Amino acid sequence: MSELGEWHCEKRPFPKNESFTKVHETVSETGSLSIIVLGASGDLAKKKTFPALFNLYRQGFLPSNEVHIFGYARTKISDEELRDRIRGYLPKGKEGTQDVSNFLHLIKYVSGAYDAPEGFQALDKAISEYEISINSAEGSSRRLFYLALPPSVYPQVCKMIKNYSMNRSDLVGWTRVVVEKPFGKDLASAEELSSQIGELFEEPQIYRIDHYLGKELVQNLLVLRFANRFFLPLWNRDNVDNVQIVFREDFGTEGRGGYFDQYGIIRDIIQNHLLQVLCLVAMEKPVSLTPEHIRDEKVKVLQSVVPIKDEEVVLGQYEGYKDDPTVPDNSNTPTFASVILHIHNERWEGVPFILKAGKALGSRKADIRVQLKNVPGDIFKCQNQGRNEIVIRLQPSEAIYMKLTVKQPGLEMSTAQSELDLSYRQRYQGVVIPEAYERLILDTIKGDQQHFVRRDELKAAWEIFTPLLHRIDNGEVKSLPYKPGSRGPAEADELLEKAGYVQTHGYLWIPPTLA
Ligand SMILES: NC(=O)C1=CN([C@@H]2O[C@H](COP(=O)(O)OP(=O)(O)OC[C@H]3O[C@@H](n4cnc5c(N)ncnc54)[C@H](OP(=O)(O)O)[C@@H]3O)[C@@H](O)[C@H]2O)C=CC1
Ligand SMILES: O=C1O[C@H](COP(=O)(O)O)[C@@H](O)[C@H](O)[C@H]1O
Repeated sequence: MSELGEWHCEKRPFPKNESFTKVHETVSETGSLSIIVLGASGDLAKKKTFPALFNLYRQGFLPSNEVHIFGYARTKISDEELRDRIRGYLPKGKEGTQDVSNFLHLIKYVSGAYDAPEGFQALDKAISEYEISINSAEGSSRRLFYLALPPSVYPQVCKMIKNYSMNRSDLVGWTRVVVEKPFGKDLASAEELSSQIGELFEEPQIYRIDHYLGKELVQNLLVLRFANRFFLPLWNRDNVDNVQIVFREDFGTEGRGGYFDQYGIIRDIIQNHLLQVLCLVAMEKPVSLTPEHIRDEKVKVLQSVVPIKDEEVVLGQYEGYKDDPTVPDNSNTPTFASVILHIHNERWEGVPFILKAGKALGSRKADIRVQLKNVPGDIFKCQNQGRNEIVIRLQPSEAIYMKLTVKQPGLEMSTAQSELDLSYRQRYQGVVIPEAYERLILDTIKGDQQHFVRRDELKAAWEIFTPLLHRIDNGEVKSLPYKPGSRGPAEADELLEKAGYVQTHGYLWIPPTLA
């Protein structure tokens, strides 16, 4: 403590487990690497894909003597115009703007339709010219196609890639295809899409991205659960009363109303991002850390989820959502949903998993809250103050904290709610947490599918939500209105209480700030 009585946090070294790192490092490949962003004119490309590529470039993962980036879309623009669209979204570092312009010069743009052989032949020609220019040996090229496109065009685009633009040789190099969510609208459409793409590419070539799997604290879940003795005996129905996985955004659909109204919050967030998090929270320990062993366990959890009951669902739509001219006046599309899932297995029978997501709410955050049961034989009479909780704050202010009861410091023997707090900003000062897309694109280049969704996993995820989604689409389950900036419909809090969640009144976790 300083003389002023304030705490100072020393920067500490972080010893790493090198053997773990080595297991996961794939053999580094050389030769030309072409990254092709299809839908380069779009929102995702400029806000996420290109900035993620830029961050990888800046850290030396995309050396300019090996990597070239191609944008492809229908919009007729020049290389320079595409670069101008992207420029403003690239984070500026200490190095100034030089690395931004160096990066932008790696990007070339090809315009063409998504079903036009000529367009994909022109793309192939541009890629080949670059490959030849760096003397890449015949067939040693690596081609990564990132589909930043509406899923409706995936089949035709994959066909074009397969016929006209993929790496010709299977001997050296590869072709990989990254596809974005939402992958389908329900079980039948997702399966159809999977079959169409599956006829063109092998499963190891298909990377179904779910960017929540690239978030730091989501990636920490397996380590937290399976590398710590603390949690092993607690993580089950004997100790856990309920689990909440919550996503909140403090803004509405903002310019994406047309897309959003076709999908709704369950397809946009819950069926993919939150369900993936649930898998990692609930799965059994995998045999090893290989992608297939991990994904096998995730599939088992999904297959153990029992059908959703309408009385365990609350839907909401924020007031003003339908003011967007691209949203129909009679839309029932939920912008908020709270859904209780039950997992029928030995570990989780009877423990509700409450998945909640909403747009235009009072705050932006995502967390996992594991609430434990009451302490038996409460000699301190402190039960009403609150229950123990393990909270994993995914964003913002990444943290893991354990809410617990302590003696209130002082002369009296009274109890209070407090926390054991691992706040990343404080503990890992100076450490930059990578963006999810950055990490996942790097995984794709390395050929590591651990953090991508396998076909059977996707199928099992759609099986859970399809019946409910069809009832919503048919207007059988209605969305309740809620005020923008609120917590969502009051009925969602009532559902939470019915599920057994006990709120700790008067307790608020405040992320620590640095002096
Ligand atoms: N935006 C985001 O924050 C996120 C998006 N995603 C997913 O990423 C993908 C791309 O999203 P986003 O960039 O927002 O989408 P956009 O609506 O911006 O579309 C991307 C590009 O695709 C082309 N395009 C748009 N509509 C059509 C159409 N009907 N038929 C053919 N081409 C079309 C346009 O390019 P052009 O006309 O020049 O060919 C457009 O620039 C989607 O699957 C989305 O769900 C996932 C997570 C977050
Ligand atoms: O996939 C999507 O995610 C974003 C939220 O991502 P985050 O990393 O900022 O939490 C959401 O806004 C969008 O609707 C959805 O399609």
